[in-house]
Amino acid sequence: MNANNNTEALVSARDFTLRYGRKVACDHLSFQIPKGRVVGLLGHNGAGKTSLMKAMVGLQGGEGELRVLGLDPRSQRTELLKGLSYIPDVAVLPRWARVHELITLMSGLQPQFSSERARALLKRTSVGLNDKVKALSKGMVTQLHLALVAAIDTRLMILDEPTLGLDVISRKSFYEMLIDEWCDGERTVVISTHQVEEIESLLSDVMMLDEGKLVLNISLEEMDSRFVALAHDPAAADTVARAHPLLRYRQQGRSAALFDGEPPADVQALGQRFRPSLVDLFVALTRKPELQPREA
Ligand SMILES: Nc1ncnc2c1ncn2[C@@H]1O[C@H](COP(=O)(O)OP(=O)(O)OP(=O)(O)O)[C@@H](O)[C@H]1O
Repeated sequence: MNANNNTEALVSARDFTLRYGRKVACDHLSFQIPKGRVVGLLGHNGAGKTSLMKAMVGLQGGEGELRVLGLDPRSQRTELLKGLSYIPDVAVLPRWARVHELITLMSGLQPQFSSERARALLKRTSVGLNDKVKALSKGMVTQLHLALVAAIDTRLMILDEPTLGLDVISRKSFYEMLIDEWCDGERTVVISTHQVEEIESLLSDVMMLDEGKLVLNISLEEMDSRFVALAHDPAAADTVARAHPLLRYRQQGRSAALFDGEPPADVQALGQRFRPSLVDLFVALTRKPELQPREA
């Protein structure tokens, strides 16, 4: 696979499995992530998100095929790290350092890093070049981290729960900076998060993991055309249930049901269609066990 070919997948996995002893963290995953996408990696605690991201950057091994930027992260990690940006869930910056010192440090470490770009990105934030990391709030540190990482000219960014612990305003400004300043239609970013509702409008694609298995890998456009939600009167509940919805729930005070595909016409006639949210779908596909998806 040629890493410079624009039509190639930036990440591709075939039958990729990652085990810690007997625990299977990534269970026979097969998928492709093309260029120019904003991919949300969703899953409950322990679903395997961090493990998959670590495998993508060569911090964990695994069996089966995994290629990132055309490279094998296990055996070509040094080369790979020149071409991707990664913020792990436990990312820390040295507390003693001043911001301008970090910029100098990054310039020395990363040939693709642009100091000018980092300074320009920081102008969007309230972080000053002379500030010490230890004097910054959690939200400011995260903005600084993103500015430093986004100043590296790569095609793939991997962010593991980047806004954990931030308030809603800080989360919003983090994602604004990411989308405005880094995503350009060519680059791809993969973001793991539990803030499903908040991130939905940013995403082009969603990958859902449940106990290590990929239960959904779909673009938001496909999601809209494939899944149908129906709001209905309580009296119609039994008829709706017989049509095997993925999930029955409440939506704005009304009974609702979520279907994979078009429900039968007689069921549709009992309610009003609406667009299911990503959260509804997430609950439907990952909750246990009484309302698991019906067999195909
Ligand atoms: N170093 C490790 N050794 C043993 N088991 C591990 C290790 N790291 C993760 N696991 C296990 O692998 C599974 C997947 O963990 P992982 O951290 O990838 O999930 P996650 O989706 O990122 O969870 P969270 O949302 O809580 O961060 C879990 O059952 C976890 O206990």
